[in-house]
Amino acid sequence: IHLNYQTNLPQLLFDTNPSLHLSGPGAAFAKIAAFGPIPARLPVNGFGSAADSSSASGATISFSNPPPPLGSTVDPATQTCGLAPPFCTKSRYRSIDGNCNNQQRPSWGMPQTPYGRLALYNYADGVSALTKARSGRPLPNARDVSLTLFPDRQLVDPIWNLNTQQWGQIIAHDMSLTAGVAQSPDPIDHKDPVTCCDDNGRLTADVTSNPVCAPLLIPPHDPVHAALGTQCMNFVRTSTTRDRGCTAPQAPAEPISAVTAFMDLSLVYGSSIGQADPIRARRGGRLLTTVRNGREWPPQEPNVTMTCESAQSPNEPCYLAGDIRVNQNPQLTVLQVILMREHNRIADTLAQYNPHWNDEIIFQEARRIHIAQIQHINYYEYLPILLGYENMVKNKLIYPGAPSYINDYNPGVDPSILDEHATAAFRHFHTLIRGYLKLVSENRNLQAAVRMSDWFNRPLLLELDNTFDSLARGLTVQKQSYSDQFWDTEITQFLFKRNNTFGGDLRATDIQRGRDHGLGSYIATRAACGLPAPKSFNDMLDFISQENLAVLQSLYESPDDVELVVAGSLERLVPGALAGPTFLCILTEQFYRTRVGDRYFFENGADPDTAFTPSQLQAIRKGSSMARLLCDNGDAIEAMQPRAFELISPQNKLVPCGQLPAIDLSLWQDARGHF
Ligand code: HEM
Ligand SMILES: [Ca+2]
Repeated sequence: IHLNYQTNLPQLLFDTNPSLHLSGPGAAFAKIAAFGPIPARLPVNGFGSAADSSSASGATISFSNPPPPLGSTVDPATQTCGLAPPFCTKSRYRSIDGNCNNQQRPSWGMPQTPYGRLALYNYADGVSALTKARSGRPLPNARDVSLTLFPDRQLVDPIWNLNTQQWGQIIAHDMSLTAGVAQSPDPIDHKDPVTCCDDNGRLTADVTSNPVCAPLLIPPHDPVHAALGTQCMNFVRTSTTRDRGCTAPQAPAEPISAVTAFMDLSLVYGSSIGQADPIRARRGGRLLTTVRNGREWPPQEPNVTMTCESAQSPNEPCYLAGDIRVNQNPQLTVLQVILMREHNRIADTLAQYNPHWNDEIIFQEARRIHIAQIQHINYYEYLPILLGYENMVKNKLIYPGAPSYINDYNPGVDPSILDEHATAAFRHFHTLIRGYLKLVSENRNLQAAVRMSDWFNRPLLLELDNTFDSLARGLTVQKQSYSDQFWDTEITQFLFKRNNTFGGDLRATDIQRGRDHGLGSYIATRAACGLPAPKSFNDMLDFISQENLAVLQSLYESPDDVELVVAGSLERLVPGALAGPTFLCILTEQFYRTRVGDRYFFENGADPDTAFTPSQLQAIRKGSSMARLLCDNGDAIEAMQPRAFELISPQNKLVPCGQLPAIDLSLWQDARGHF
């Protein structure tokens, strides 16, 4: 498959707008800026060691973010804030919880550690209270901001299909999860469910007594909720280092993420041994499955009432996987099932080639290959759509055409997920969501469409008739929504509505989450990115339209109060990317860190014990694609377009699955001799 993004994305980020150079005073970007003028491609011989490859491009790797001192409280029993093992042993395989990926900083990237930060904390009291306006008055009502600035207009993307949207959620779930927050319909992460606002939209006693409550209040003119008498929508604050007793009294609370930060398919394998164990088959290196109608499905979640809306029958499927959000919406679940099946497909093939391998070796080798494939798809096929191909090349996020290893692992780079990324920039892609999901036949005819809000947390849909394949094909045929300020009402009026007429508002939740985490303001974040920092509302016209600016000005007292989550989503897109300059800066920084901060990144060949052989690496690059993944793991998908994030077109025609390049797993035959 030749992935030629230049055809689709003709404009080059840094060529078209020099003012977007990530070279300002923002310390966070010193290391990217330090690379100076960047050639479109690295010299092909330059991939020896980290030092070699940087000198080959005339760059110096600078450790602009020196590691903070170790010493956060570590409590294995209660999982506080940074559960680092006392020492690291050498392992060919990633640990399940990411410990010792960084051998000097063993807890980096682990679950239950804080999000990273670009800009300073912006809590109202400097320590933990939700952000307020500079004046001390409240910020505009989050639901009101959602209603005013993010209405529903069905503008669709001319190139990218719904799979692009949906795969984004897979990546999001691999990277972060707000700790201690219920993921619907009931609190999962908490032993005691916290309900700040009940099912009928009434404030509960917890609101005043429980400090984790910060419910969204319904404004009086709310077009749907005012008439219904709804007072609120539930919102529970994210657990922080302060809640868990690992922050000095005057230090700001750091919100915690509950999954591994690494791009390591933690959503498939779990982020802890406790999550990983129950989903392993302990046979043939496989993940546990349940067979129904001759197909393999994930095992049943033991705690159905906490996880699914199986109101109709307790026997309804409710899946258990590496991530608690697996059942959230049908298309997410389709991709989770595809990924589970892909592991077993690799495991079964490896077992055939290597009858002498035991369960553990097959499992770990299959996991390792699977993660490599997904990293390849994410960096070379998927992320260029969002971040822009040239932008990625220039900032050394990808090395197209590299003949062999790319040894850019940098132990000084913290792989934690930036809060600006998880809570603002990557959530912007909620804008890509379509409220109705198409079911499509093998000859690509529309069979039916379902409303997303009828199927939140009810994976039963996948197992009805041949819906699984129809949903998967729908992903590749339906257009995704355009990356703009228009949000589908299925997620702004009907989120997790259950048996009610209306439900929650994801946009309002995103805005409130930004305040909960004390995110730096829009202006502060632009400054941290090295972008020009507006001094007035009018200065924001460089990235935001006059029309939107007028609304911002009517909502916020001062330009300094304007929020990152809100204004970032209003910026004009950078040509060739699906985000504006500020979010693009954050996304680029994050995916750079996710790459060079991962010792096990699939292209790293510095350590022969953990590296793929050059021919294996080549096989991964050649044979891993979204199209293959769908072909190999659907129930009976026979044909797919080669570029499966792109709509079918004369340049991207359906082809029989057998014509798509596949990974040659025979290269792993007897490979144990090399371990
Ligand atoms: C398909 C339907 C989707 C639904 C129903 C959905 C729903 C949600 C919900 C309920 C949250 C937690 C909100 C909170 O309490 O703060 C969330 C968080 C998030 N979502 Fe989505 N989402 C969807 C798709 C996506 C997509 C397509 C992306 C990105 C491409 C994405 C990225 C994120 C991120 C980064 C977070 C924060 C993760 C964390 O750190 O906890 N989501 N989403
Ligand atoms: Ca992960």
